[in-house]
Amino acid sequence: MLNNEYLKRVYAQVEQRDGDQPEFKQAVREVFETLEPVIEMHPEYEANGILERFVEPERVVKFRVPWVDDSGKVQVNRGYRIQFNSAIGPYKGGLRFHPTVTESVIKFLGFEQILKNSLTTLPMGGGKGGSDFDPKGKSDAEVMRFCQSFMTELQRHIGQFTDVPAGDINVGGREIGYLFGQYKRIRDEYSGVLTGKGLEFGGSLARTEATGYGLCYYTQEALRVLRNDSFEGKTVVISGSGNVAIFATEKAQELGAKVVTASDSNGYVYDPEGIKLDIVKDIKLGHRGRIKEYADRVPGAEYHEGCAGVWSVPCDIALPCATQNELDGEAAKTLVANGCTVVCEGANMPSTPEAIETYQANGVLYGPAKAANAGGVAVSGLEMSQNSYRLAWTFEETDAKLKSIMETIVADSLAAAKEYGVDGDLMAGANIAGFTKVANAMVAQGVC
Ligand SMILES: NC(=O)C1=CN([C@@H]2O[C@H](COP(=O)(O)OP(=O)(O)OC[C@H]3O[C@@H](n4cnc5c(N)ncnc54)[C@H](O)[C@@H]3O)[C@@H](O)[C@H]2O)C=CC1
Ligand SMILES: O=C(O)CCC(=O)C(=O)O
Repeated sequence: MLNNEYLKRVYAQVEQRDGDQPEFKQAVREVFETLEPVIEMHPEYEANGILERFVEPERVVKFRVPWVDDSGKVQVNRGYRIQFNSAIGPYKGGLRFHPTVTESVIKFLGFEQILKNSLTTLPMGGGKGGSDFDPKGKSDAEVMRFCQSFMTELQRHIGQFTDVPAGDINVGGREIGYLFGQYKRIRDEYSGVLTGKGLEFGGSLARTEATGYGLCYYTQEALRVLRNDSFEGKTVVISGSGNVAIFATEKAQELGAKVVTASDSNGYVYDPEGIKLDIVKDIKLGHRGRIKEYADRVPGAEYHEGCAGVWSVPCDIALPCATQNELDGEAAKTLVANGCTVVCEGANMPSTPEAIETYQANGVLYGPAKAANAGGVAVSGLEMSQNSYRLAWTFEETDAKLKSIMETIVADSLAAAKEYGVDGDLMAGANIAGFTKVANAMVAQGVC
């Protein structure tokens, strides 16, 4: 509920201007619903038009991406880069290649990224980009031609001090390599313009693992502080089987949990003995196969069609790591009824507003995406630092910094929650801590 007049007025403007952008409106509303005490304590935010500027991207770049497929046919996709907010650093955020990509999706991701990047404690503004290109079923040569065409336009808008993209859904090491090669070729410049690069050409150790590992460091710390508990002996349900899901599974297992599921957009597997991660890695990283293959290879594992069914598997902890709005109100009720008491988000905005209401009504420890999955962009920030220094830290050094950043995010979120009268609320605390830093920088920099 929005009670404060200023929040109501700016949200009404968003409805009027961006009424056709459901994901963006959802993300703004969730944040606004937690900002009331902040807006009341800081009249300077209204006086400086902070909220009006906060919901309006500094720049939206939308472009044609023409490329030639293996049969010689010309294909055209749509590309985006939304440079949302540069108050605390260069725009930073991933690129998503998926047929469901729209301006609304990229805008919600860019909006979330402003707050997430602020929480990392590193100097990074918020941005996001992508395309409705679907790499599924495409050859390496087709993916390369697409990436080269995408970067031919994108290179005009990015740079190591301006905007530093990285990966997101369907943009991993292969795609970042092709994008980096094309940037270098056109600009004749070797710089840290992208993160998530290969280790041979400026990438950081631990970036591949960072989002999944960071999610577990965050969850472990929140469990320790709020419940004097840990992953040890817990049953964990994880959705997805991509970058975030794989390394969340790896770290949760290392911390003593039993992870019993993995999923993709077709369905999910349940392995009561615990997921054998080397097999998931072989299927997904080895030959980009479907998760169904897991059940064919592992005796005792079950495959079920339909990815939403993963939330019907009983667990202590749920870590959604696939995509937005994958966990709705009904799924949340099922999780709670089956004994789940912790939900921490690896994916961006995986829980619908009804699911979040269910967590809150039932005392579920809820770690929101912008805090819980900030480890990926945090190590991207560390990659930028290493590129600037022209050196490379060890895996252990980078992983230790990641763990410390995730623990700081829990502490900062809880401190902000306490200061603004919502003690123990990790969601409100993350929104408030992320927002106030950016808002104060915007006030200091004048109307721009
Ligand atoms: N890669 C990163 O560093 C970060 C990623 N994220 C978020 O994590 C989520 C996953 O991203 P990545 O693992 O990087 O992508 P990915 O491309 O490596 O994997 C995505 C996974 O989700 C599955 N998936 C897609 N749509 C699905 C659906 N409707 N139902 C079930 N599964 C579905 C895919 O099959 C795949 O297993 C996304 O929400 C992304 O925005 C958030 C922070 C950083
Ligand atoms: O590493 C990055 O720059 C961005 C990661 C990302 O896209 C995200 O945090 O959602």
